[in-house]
Amino acid sequence: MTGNHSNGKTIMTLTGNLFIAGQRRSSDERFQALDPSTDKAIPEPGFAIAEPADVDAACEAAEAAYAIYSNLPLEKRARFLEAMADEIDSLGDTLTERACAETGLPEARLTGERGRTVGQLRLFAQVVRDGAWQGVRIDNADPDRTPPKPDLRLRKVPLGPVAVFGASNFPLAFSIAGGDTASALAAGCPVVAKGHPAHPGTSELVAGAIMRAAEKTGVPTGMFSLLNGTSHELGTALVSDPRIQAVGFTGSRKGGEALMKVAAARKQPIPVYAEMSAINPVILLPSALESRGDALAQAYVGSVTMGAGQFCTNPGLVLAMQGEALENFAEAVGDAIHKAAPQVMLTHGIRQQFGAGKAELSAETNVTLLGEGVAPSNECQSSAAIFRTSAAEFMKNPSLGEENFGASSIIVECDDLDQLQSLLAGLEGQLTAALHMDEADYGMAGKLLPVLEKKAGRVIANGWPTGVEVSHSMVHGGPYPATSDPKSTSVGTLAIERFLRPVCYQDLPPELLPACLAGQGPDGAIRLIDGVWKI
Ligand SMILES: NC(=O)C1=CN([C@@H]2O[C@H](COP(=O)(O)OP(=O)(O)OC[C@H]3O[C@@H](n4cnc5c(N)ncnc54)[C@H](O)[C@@H]3O)[C@@H](O)[C@H]2O)C=CC1
Ligand SMILES: O=C(O)CCC(=O)C(=O)O
Repeated sequence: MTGNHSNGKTIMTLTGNLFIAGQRRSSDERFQALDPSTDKAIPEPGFAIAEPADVDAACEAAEAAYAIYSNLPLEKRARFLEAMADEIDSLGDTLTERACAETGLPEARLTGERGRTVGQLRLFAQVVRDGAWQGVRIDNADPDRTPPKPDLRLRKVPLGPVAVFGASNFPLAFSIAGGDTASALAAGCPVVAKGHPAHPGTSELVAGAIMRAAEKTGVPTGMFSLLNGTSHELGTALVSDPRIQAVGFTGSRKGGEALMKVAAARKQPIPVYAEMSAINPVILLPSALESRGDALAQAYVGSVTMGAGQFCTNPGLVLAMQGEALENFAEAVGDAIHKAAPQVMLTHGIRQQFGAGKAELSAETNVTLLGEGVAPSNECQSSAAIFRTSAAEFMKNPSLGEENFGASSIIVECDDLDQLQSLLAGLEGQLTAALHMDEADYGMAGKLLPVLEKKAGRVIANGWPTGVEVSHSMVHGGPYPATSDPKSTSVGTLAIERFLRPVCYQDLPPELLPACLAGQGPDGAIRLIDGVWKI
């Protein structure tokens, strides 16, 4: 990729090359980016396919950079993250236009996603500066105690190089400079990114922005590499490399599980933070359903069809008690879904899988198709579908609880609260669970909360799961198979914890202690001294 500047914007020409520690690397074998709205190749360039030697070179550079990058002054690390944000902003329309062409997502969505991506990087810069992430704890020595108590000091250190898999459905916010990369770099870990083959040009533009930020802020270039390719062997080789110490992934359950197996089979197993599949139950409690069923129906269809339903937070399951209010709601949903425009999906494969999922649901006995969106005008589009069944059927047939990635959802009618509770208790782990309720529903909601918090990483009141806020208290995680690790989040500042581990220093002379542990810990950052939190 080459670049120059005009009116403060960076103009980029794609080369299709890999980025290994600041060097562009070509290859004889190349693949083309595809436009999902036509299934045709986007004209030149072809994109280089990483070979085993490239994986080796990227991991070697990451390991070498780790020693330097992890020990940089926090201010320098924070400035690097901010420079990344500035460079991505300065790509302007070049970035969003390329992402539109490669994903079929609308421009407004990608402009918003770019804002979310740079906002996320700037938020992590603040987190780095603040220093509380180091988790400093100091237990002062007590030589007079029997037995004598040693001086113990704890801080968290970065794990080492992290492999990040870019997600197809968020080409910016969950891809090359997305939440996994931002939190790993904030923690002090170099990143070797595996670009998603569905948006290689977008990945190259973002990787170029990261490289320019590194050059401007003087961080070692080995702390970031971008590998591209179309085979699973590339991802397997990356996760198998002994220098990689953790993995960040957003994608299919099948892909996430495959990488978990690779990581577990290594001589040194490593953590995999995979965000995989969820159907995100939404419960419509009786008073809310009665008082505002029509508005709920419109909002539900809006959430299901947003971005062609290609969100892991898509509301794939709606639960309500039988009765007239549910019938009215179902009718309004049927009306609204019939008007939903067909949409281009991210890839040919995702479109086919979605179509097959809809066909399977349609073929189920005791499941009815409540309504479908406007028929596609060409074979590259898909239409939304909403199904309906009973709680008894849903509980009998586990395939109804599986994610069908795309604008598809099922409404399930429950006989009573007991049946609703049993159904929820049988669900797999979820990213979210939502309750729509009026004050009159609070009693019932209170009874459901224990099962919801057991199943999901985020419990929502009177809202829809799509659209995750990037903030300090966000949890975008949940029990398996929503993610591979229920103790973590892939969005929000707590995501940094995934790439840190605690080290305790016992009786080390002050001259040898890391700066944040010398004296009584860093000023300004919260720390635990002899059991008391101090700032
Ligand atoms: N729940 C969610 O958030 C998402 C779910 N999906 C699901 O995944 C399906 C395919 O979409 P993709 O985005 O391509 O996801 P994917 O899981 O197939 O691929 C994601 C990344 O992992 C790599 N990968 C996949 N399987 C692998 C394996 N066995 N070994 C090594 N590397 C592997 C791919 O090359 C790619 O870089 C969709 O149809 C949908 O069902 C996709 C995106 C998000
Ligand atoms: O709904 C969102 O904003 C995030 C969704 C997400 O994480 C995903 O689809 O992978």
